[in-house]
Amino acid sequence: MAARKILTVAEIAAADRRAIEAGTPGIELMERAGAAVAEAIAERFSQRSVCVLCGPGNNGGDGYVVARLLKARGWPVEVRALAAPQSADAKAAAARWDGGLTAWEAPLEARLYVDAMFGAGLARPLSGDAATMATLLAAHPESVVAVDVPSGLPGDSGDPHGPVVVAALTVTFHAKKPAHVLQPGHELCGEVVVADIGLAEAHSDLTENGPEAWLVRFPWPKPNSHKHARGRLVVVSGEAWNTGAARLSARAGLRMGAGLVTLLSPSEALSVNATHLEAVMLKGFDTEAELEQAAADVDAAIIGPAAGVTENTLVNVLALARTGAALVIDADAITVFRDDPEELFSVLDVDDVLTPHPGEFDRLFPGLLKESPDRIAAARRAAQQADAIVLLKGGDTVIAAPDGRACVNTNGSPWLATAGSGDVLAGFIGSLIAQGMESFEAACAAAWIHAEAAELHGPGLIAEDLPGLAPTILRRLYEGRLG
Ligand SMILES: NC(=O)C1=CN([C@@H]2O[C@H](COP(=O)(O)OP(=O)(O)OC[C@H]3O[C@@H](n4cnc5c(N)ncnc54)[C@H](O)[C@@H]3O)[C@@H](O)[C@H]2O)[C@H](O)CC1
Ligand SMILES: [K+]
Repeated sequence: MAARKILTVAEIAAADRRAIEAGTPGIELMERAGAAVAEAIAERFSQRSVCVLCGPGNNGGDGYVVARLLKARGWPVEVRALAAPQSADAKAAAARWDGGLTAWEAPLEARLYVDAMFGAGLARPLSGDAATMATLLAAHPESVVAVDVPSGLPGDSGDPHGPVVVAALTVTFHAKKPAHVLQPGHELCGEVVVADIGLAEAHSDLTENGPEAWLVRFPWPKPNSHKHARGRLVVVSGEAWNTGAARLSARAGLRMGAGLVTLLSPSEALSVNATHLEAVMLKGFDTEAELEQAAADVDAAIIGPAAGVTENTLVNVLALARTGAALVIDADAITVFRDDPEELFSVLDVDDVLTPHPGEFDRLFPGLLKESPDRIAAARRAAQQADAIVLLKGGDTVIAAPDGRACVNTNGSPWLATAGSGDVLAGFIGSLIAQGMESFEAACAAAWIHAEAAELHGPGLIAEDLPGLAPTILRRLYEGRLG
């Protein structure tokens, strides 16, 4: 299965134009789009009264097609026009609708509403009658189906700057747009169906996270694997009263399949760590030189979970960067570079991963999140600046690589909003990298598995549960790896 591409509004418009230039008339694309929406509705809802709300552009044009096709199936359909159709294709689609128009302001008495007011290319916030309608419909999202995007939602950012339709189902065409995967857009769309309308494949560096993107390269053990060949991972422990977070990472790393996981602990914290470890090994260090020595032959190293925002943490990151290990830099190991992010960036490589939440992101990349059009753009620029993989955490976690690849996680789980879940994520990432997975894909796979595990548990989840939930998700992936 191919990775699920996400196209920007400009990219989808270009794909549209290419199809038309190659000989498919625009009205034919509109017919296919409308047919896909009608089909998705008929698959999900029993026959009921429908009100189709048509805007003046091609989104409205799709709406006239939906109206005609549902009426042909015997559904009671009324159409309301926000304004007369403007484009040639929308005019043609409207001309094929023979059911007349209902006044825009008439009472809303239908059981299902098709929002075909505006598409993803919306240039300015909804106003006037469209805004009023969006507000009225927002009271009944369960009976709203959006064509392409809920009207009012800008396709590239997913961040409405005014009234917006809230839908139970959104049918979009050819590929998702950023608005379907970024919050709050993702939430406003309800279920998203991507309909094939016969456009040619378009290139995109942006994908929606899911096993299609990385499962074929997942590092399953081979029949002749032994623990030394299954990846060596180290995790740096915090000081004696701050050791749990690193142990969570280490346990997660072991669960995710690394053959050997060692906790590298300041000597004064050895005894507290020793009383809480079984399969995870333990080694002490007192100086940065000893840390460097301890990490000399490992594949991946994690530093940051409860490491402490101290000079020690800073020099420990620099020591690990002198080894050949790929680094996962999280939490305190990010914050400790807030006064001089360049000092960190200068030692990073493209196989290293930074895992900031928005606050930590802002410490390394001041202002970038605010001044970027969206989280994807921010993460991409950050990855280029740092010359490393950046995983920007959130309900819509974005993973970006310096070469421009970006991936948005859409299975995010609210149950992950609990202390220590990030430490587990770092452990999952480090483990997959240690097992030889390319760092960008390792971060994508880890983020997806992490969220699946959280959903599996649901209410009452604590971070300690997550490593133990991973095997169920891994088994599903393992059984699905061939098909
Ligand atoms: N391949 C595809 O994806 C296909 C998509 N189709 C549908 O076409 C629309 C996009 O159509 P477009 O005409 O470009 O945009 P809109 O319908 O959203 O309307 C644009 C129209 O409205 C004006 N406008 C924009 N914002 C506002 C506003 N806030 N207030 C008032 N007026 C506004 C703008 O100036 C234009 O005049 C896509 O979503 C699909 O549904 C094709 O039918 C098939 C192929
Ligand atoms: K719409």
